[in-house]
Amino acid sequence: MAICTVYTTQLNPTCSSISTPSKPQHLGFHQNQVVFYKKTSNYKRSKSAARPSYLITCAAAGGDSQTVVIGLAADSGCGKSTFMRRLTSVFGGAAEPPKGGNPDSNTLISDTTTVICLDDYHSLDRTGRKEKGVTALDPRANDFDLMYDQVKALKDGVAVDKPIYNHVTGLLDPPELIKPPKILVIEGLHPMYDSRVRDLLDFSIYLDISNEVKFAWKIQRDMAERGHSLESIKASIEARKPDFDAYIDPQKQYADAVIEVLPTQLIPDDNEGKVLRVKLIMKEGVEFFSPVYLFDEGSTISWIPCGRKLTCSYPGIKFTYGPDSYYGHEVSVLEMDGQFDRLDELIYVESHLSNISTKFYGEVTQQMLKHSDFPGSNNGTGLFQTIVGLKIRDLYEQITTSKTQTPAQATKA
Ligand SMILES: Nc1ncnc2c1ncn2[C@@H]1O[C@H](COP(=O)(O)OP(=O)(O)OP(=O)(O)O)[C@@H](O)[C@H]1O
Ligand SMILES: O=C(CO)[C@H](O)[C@H](O)COP(=O)(O)O
Repeated sequence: MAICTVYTTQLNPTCSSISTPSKPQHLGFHQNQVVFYKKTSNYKRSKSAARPSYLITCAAAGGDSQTVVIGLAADSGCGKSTFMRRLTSVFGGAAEPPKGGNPDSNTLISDTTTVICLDDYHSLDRTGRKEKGVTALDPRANDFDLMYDQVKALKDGVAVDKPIYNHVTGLLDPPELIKPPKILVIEGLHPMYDSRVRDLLDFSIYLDISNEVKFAWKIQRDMAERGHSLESIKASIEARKPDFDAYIDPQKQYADAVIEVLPTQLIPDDNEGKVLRVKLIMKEGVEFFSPVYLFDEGSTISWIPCGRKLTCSYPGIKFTYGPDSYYGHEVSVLEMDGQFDRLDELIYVESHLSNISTKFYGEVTQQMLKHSDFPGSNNGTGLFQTIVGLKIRDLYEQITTSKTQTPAQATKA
């Protein structure tokens, strides 16, 4: 059980650090937490103060520590599931749907992470959307009050009964119990749309897939794997576009990291969409997150790694790195255009990247080799998703360490 201690002059605490309670003098409840109040020695020394200080110890009703919340936004079919598989792999252990639950659950649980899909907060089912003439991307088809309440509760260590949107039937199924995990990932169309939900995020990512590439991926999946016709895929993309532009795309301005996927510039007038130019746009000044850099932090670099140490067939590989501005924010941008021929040689590229938050030399390469069958493993999508996964692990470790420190230790750090 998590024991948090705060020093405050008000009986309205927010837990901030961890310690063991001793002889609590009052006991109460606050925001679903058991709360122990104990007057501090500070109180004894300053009896004359208008308001006494309290040492307040809160035992979270749910998990062992406060949940770190990550938001992942993207349109449907833009690689969220693939990214989630890479992320959960970084923490080890397989991610599976809740045991014994609804077989159509959208949730994935591993030892460290719980990934919930925000489609579960659709307030209108498929028929309801059709009747009202709204798409699932329209905020009117989603319950942001419930989304906020439940993400907040989980962040505070309290389990929730989350609804399930059933993609097979298009109906809203009975809810499933979600317990507070160490890391909660909320993935879907709108993790950064509602400012209340946005404020709960410890880190946010937006997968920005250009229209050309999105189209190529949709064709690949929906035609090859789901038997849809080319016309129906085009029609579905067109029908979603106005709401995508209005409600989904603007969220990228709030993201701490954006993975932008564009057609290559290495092949003039390429229209095959197989070779990709991928940018990792990283906001500066985000707490517990230091952007990755190539060779020299803050410089502008262009690097063609092909040669003796990296095998490249046509059209080759080009990296660029440098500072930029994105929606008025200072950012660092790392870009990779082209694709790898041999993943085992990726170590050469990895050894020239800094701040990648690996725990040992070659960890990025190891992760990429482990999942070489995932889409995007031979290009910047897989590379940057893997690196962002490692950065999230690092962020999580920093947040939990900072919470276990006393206020004095935290100030020193
Ligand atoms: N990096 C990539 N490179 C090439 N193709 C990709 C990549 N990522 C995803 N795809 C293609 O897009 C499809 C959808 O990927 P994924 O299931 O990860 O997306 P999603 O956002 O979770 O989709 P949905 O929300 O519809 O379930 C994959 O089957 C694959 O065809
Ligand atoms: O944009 C989407 C997010 O995945 C889906 O289209 C939305 O959730 C509706 O699902 P379905 O098409 O299964 O009714």
